[in-house]
Amino acid sequence: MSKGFFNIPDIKNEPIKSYMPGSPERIELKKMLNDLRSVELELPMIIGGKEVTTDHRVRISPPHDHKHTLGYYYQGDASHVQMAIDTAMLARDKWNSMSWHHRAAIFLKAADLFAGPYRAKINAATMLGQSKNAFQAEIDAACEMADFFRYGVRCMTDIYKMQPESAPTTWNYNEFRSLEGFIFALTPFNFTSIAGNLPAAPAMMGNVVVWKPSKTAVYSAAVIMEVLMEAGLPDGVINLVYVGGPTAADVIFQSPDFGGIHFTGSTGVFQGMWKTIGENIQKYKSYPRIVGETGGKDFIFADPTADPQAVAIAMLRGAFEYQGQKCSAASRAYIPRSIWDDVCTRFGNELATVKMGPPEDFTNFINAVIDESSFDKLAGFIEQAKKDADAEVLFGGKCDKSVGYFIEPTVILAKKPDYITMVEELFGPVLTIFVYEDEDLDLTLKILDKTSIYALTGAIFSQDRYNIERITKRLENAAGNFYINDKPTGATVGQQPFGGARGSGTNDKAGSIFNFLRWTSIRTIKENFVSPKSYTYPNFAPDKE
Ligand SMILES: NC(=O)c1ccc[n+]([C@@H]2O[C@H](COP(=O)([O-])OP(=O)(O)OC[C@H]3O[C@@H](n4cnc5c(N)ncnc54)[C@H](O)[C@@H]3O)[C@@H](O)[C@H]2O)c1
Ligand SMILES: N[C@@H](CCC=O)C(=O)O
Repeated sequence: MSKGFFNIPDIKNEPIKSYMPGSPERIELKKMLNDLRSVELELPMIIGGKEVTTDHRVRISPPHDHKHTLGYYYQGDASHVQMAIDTAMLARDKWNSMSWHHRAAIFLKAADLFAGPYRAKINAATMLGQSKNAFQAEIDAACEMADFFRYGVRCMTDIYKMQPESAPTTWNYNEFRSLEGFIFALTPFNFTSIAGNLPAAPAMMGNVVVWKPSKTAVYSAAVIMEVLMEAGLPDGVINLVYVGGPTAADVIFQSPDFGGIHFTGSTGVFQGMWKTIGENIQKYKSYPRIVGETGGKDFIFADPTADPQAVAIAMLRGAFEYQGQKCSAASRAYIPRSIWDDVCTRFGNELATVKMGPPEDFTNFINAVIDESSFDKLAGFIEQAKKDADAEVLFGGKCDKSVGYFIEPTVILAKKPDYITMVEELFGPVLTIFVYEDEDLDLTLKILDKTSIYALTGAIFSQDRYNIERITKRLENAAGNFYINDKPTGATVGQQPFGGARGSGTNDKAGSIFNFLRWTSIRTIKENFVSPKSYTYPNFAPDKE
């Protein structure tokens, strides 16, 4: 038990390293990339701190070089999911009873390992396994991961400080229990830090976890687990299984001990799971917590006063960093006719300088999309746009999967605002632009608000303060993360709590106290120091004659 009200260390965002030519971090990262490319790793599941292998090995290759083998992971089945649940439940009591500052110490140490000795390894694993360039890997796998863990500790302690008042002769307090069960962390491919945060946040609050990463991000998931174990995470607290999503869900949603799901991924998958949980609700000991951050159809809206260069750069970075595979990526833009030619010229000129290729070449801005099914889906939309009368492919449009899954940054001009690529989440380097007549600004805002089921991120560009105020109000429900004169990506832990509503999720704001509150079940305790000795009220005394 803690003996003292301990202060946590100062928490700050992890500084982003530059990886300039000749810098020590660049030399170390290049060496790590070479080292990892020259071996074939064997990646077992980790259940109860033990390595678990099976007869089914699955090959892992870089999306930008699919003939190369990075290694193999051992694919499990339903029995491994059950084993992970049983192991987690056995670990629960001891973990839940550990003093909070020892739990905090494990995650603070893990943050320092990611920011220090494991920085090159987690970045290189993300670059090779998920095809991210050095800058995108750095802001995600090293910096955002460390931020999630450090700010997580602050969220946990801020919650523990939330205590009620006490009337005379009594003492009331809130005890922040872990949930009575296990948490299912189901993680996406696109952010290594999200894959780390989804199991870590509930674990910090004293919960035990079954973690299933995306099959296309197993390579970096194994490094996350390695770091957590080196940081001293006890066996069984987080159990890492490599199984198909439906296989995991089938076992987990039948378990009476299922206590909650921490999900990030696509909207359809989330809605399907929510339905299953609802159908099974009577099986569970408690109402499961359902936290899910899902898809987006994120927008950029410019008014006639917008700075054309700022709009062009926001479209380029917002739509094409990490090949548009950020849930926050700009995928539709609304530009007024009066500035369109200027914006288009600047955008085209900038785009012409962008290089595409493998992330091992540090000069490449665009790398490959995650896998063949994503490539085929994106290529299909682009080919269709080339044929459709309602669309015109303005820039890019070439797709080539002979070496890796490369799709040129592609810009579609939509002739109507509900053209399919203005509506559906594509999750790739495709931006669709609709040019509106200046006098239709209000109508266009209405259309923007109603065009998609999502409300994740959005950015407006204007130099007119009245318009900024008016548009911000008009689009109040169109985005959970709203940007003024900035791109709609790159939310930073501790600065812009992240998440969206409508079809984009439960908006519990990853990395913030609002999210951490979902992983605790409060017991309020009242102690009376002077227990009443009689049941009577003072007003029972008779009136004086
Ligand atoms: N809102 C956010 O904060 C946020 C952040 C990152 C990604 N995303 C979203 O994630 C999506 C991209 O990631 P993805 O392709 O990994 O998502 P995905 O939904 O395909 O997969 C996410 C996880 O769910 C699992 N899964 C897939 N189908 C399943 C099923 N039927 N049952 C159970 N589990 C299943 C996957 O194996 C993976 O582990 C995009 O829609 C993107 O917008 C949202
Ligand atoms: N934090 C990231 C979102 C992650 C989603 O994929 C951003 O704001 O760009």
